[in-house]
Amino acid sequence: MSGIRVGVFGGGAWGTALALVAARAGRTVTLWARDPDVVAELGSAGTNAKFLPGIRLDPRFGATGDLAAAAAADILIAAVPAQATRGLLRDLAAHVRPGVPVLVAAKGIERGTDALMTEIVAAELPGRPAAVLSGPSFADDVARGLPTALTVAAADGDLAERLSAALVSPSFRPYAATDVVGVQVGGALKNVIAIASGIVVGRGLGASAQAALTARGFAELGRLARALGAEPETLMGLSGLGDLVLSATSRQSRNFSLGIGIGEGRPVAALTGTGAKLAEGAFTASVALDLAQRHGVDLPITGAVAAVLAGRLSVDAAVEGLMTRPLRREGT
Ligand SMILES: NC(=O)C1=CN([C@@H]2O[C@H](COP(=O)(O)OP(=O)(O)OC[C@H]3O[C@@H](n4cnc5c(N)ncnc54)[C@H](OP(=O)(O)O)[C@@H]3O)[C@@H](O)[C@H]2O)C=CC1
Ligand SMILES: O=C(CO)COP(=O)(O)O
Repeated sequence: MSGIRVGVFGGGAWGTALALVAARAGRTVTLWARDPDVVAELGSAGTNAKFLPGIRLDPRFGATGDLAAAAAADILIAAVPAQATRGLLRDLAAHVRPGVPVLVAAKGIERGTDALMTEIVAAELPGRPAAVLSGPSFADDVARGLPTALTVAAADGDLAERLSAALVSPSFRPYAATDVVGVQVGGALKNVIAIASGIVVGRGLGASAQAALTARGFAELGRLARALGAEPETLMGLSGLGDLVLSATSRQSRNFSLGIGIGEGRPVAALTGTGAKLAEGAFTASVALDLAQRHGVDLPITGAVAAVLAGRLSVDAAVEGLMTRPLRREGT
């Protein structure tokens, strides 16, 4: 397996960390980044100061701005934001050989189409099998070689196992799965609930409220996933509960941090505008609501987050709205 070539696309925190993962697993790795400064720094200093400050990328791997060069590989990993994934895959289409698997590492749902990342692979790269990587894992922790366990899901279970075997190392433990819908909905929705949890913390509403919000958010995530055909057990795993626990409690999470800023009363536009850190939940909230409405699913927390982000609702009104909803039985 040592001859396996891996092309990683995305010069941000996650793309860089995943290139390191594949290199640690013994693969021959080329990372593509669109920013020539990132390519140059990776090649010369072996660092990515903008996205992984203070981390030396050891073992080293190749870096390029040439899409075709990175696409000449046996496994491709797409690690750009969810809303940029279709554009990347479209650009890659001319360069990817038939049958080469594409592992998408973004956590989100596409705006305008409500498409999951695997659906985008199928549309833009027909004949190349799609897989997704998700689960509790901060790029910084992964790059530092701290222990992490994630889910690799593909409709073809053998492919999920082959990809897991290609990436495993003593600090990176992938679990194979076939429920691509459940893994993707969990990974996308946990970001929205992390924003909500951050708002609770930033507003000073207390640890009890944060725990209640997280549990009800988890119920919400499960409702949407099941409506889309996911298996309930998937939500209990790394890509559902595991990632929700991480992202809804840790200030390392950009989504949780965005929520804290909103809860503290800082303007949403300043927290999400140009130069702000990526928080995928800010894109996912409204898409998830759209999907939920189409499938007859109620997502009150996601609805509140979407309304607060859009400036249609104040934090206090959102909290009051959630606390005064009609009483219902738990578990529904
Ligand atoms: N960071 C983490 O801990 C984890 C992140 N993820 C997921 O990975 C995805 C990427 O996140 P992350 O790497 O952290 O984000 P970053 O903000 O760290 O980096 C984003 C990268 O994507 C590049 N990019 C943005 N738009 C495009 C485009 N249209 N074409 C090509 N490249 C583009 C950026 O390039 P430029 O600098 O030129 O703008 C940058 O290199 C997200 O979906 C996130 O949820 C998943 C697990 C962990
Ligand atoms: O997905 C992640 C951890 O699993 C990263 O979370 P943030 O994007 O909120 O930083």
